[in-house]
Amino acid sequence: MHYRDFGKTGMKTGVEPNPRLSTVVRAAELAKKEECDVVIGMGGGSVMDASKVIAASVLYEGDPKDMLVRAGKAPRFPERALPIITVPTLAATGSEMNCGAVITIDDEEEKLKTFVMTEVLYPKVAVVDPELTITVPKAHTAYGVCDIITHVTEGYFNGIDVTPIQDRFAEGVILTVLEWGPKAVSNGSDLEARTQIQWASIVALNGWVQAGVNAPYPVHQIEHTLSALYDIPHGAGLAVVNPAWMRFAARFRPERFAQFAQRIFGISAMGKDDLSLAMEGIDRFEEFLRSIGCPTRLSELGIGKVTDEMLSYWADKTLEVLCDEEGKLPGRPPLRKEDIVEILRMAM
Ligand SMILES: NC(=O)c1ccc[n+]([C@@H]2O[C@H](COP(=O)([O-])OP(=O)(O)OC[C@H]3O[C@@H](n4cnc5c(N)ncnc54)[C@H](O)[C@@H]3O)[C@@H](O)[C@H]2O)c1
Repeated sequence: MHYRDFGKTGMKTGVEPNPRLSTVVRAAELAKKEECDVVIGMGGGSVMDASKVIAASVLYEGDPKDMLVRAGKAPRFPERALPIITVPTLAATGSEMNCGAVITIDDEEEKLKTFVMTEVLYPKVAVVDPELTITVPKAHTAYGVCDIITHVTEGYFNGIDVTPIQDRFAEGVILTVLEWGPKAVSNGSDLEARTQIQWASIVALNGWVQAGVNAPYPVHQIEHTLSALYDIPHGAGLAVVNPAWMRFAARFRPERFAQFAQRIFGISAMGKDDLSLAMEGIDRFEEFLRSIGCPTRLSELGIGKVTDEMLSYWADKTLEVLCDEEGKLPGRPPLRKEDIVEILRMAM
């Protein structure tokens, strides 16, 4: 068994948030040189995702960039990876128990935050101990809460029509996080609260809630552009994009959003049409995000004045990662460039 601590190599150490492909490639070269036979990702989603792609890159023939999804280029997913062990220290991504990894391409030609999702990236073992999350600062705890909720709202709103059991699983995750998330934010040492949101983060994205729902994740794709370009914490970006996307999408599927309003926030339907009920539910969701300290407007992300040119560029970058044959971002509804711009404008 070879063991190499990145910190003792004289190389720049660690995995940065919104992990870069260049970091992954450097680590994979080191792992090859040292003949490592297992990769342990101990940290937040950034570290775990990087570890998965390092484990795959070691055995990959060709440029690891080719395993990442980019519009118009069929990815060559890895078929092998070193065994991966995950040890999460932050409740958010569920990366510890799923086969996805989100990586930012940072070479001269491209700057894109994209992903790979394939079976060989499932960790062999996940060691989950909520005590490791006690030190997560308030803000990142809140961003994690938003990430967990968004993992299930994407499926809830973008999935196929009739999924009553999956709906209830998703609602169970959201209600649990609405109850325990604020406790973890207000008292980071509350181990019970840390435990509940840790488990919620795993259930939210280990494939269980998603089974059969067949949903794309448009809110994530739009947010990835923001975190790629401005290094924003992923959950903070989601808190800005998700309510805006919901307000846009509710017009196309109001009954679904009305169900969310009633079942999650207990809002009465008396005398209201589906769309006004839907909007009330989205307002309550946004209020919740604000109450735990998440930003909900682009102006709160520290990226300065947002111009029309920036909105247009962000929409283009989002579609560079993923689009269907009509050039739209998959989701319900599929989003044209103008729709993405409108959603981002609604988040201003
Ligand atoms: N693979 C997936 O399924 C999946 C799903 C959603 C998001 N993601 C990706 O994961 C990344 C975000 O991961 P994240 O939200 O877990 O945050 P993160 O890993 O980027 O960490 C955020 C910050 O918290 C710090 N941190 C982590 N654990 C800590 C602890 N115990 N105490 C104190 N500080 C701690 C980190 O050092 C970092 O500064 C993004 O790149 C996102 O796109 C992946």
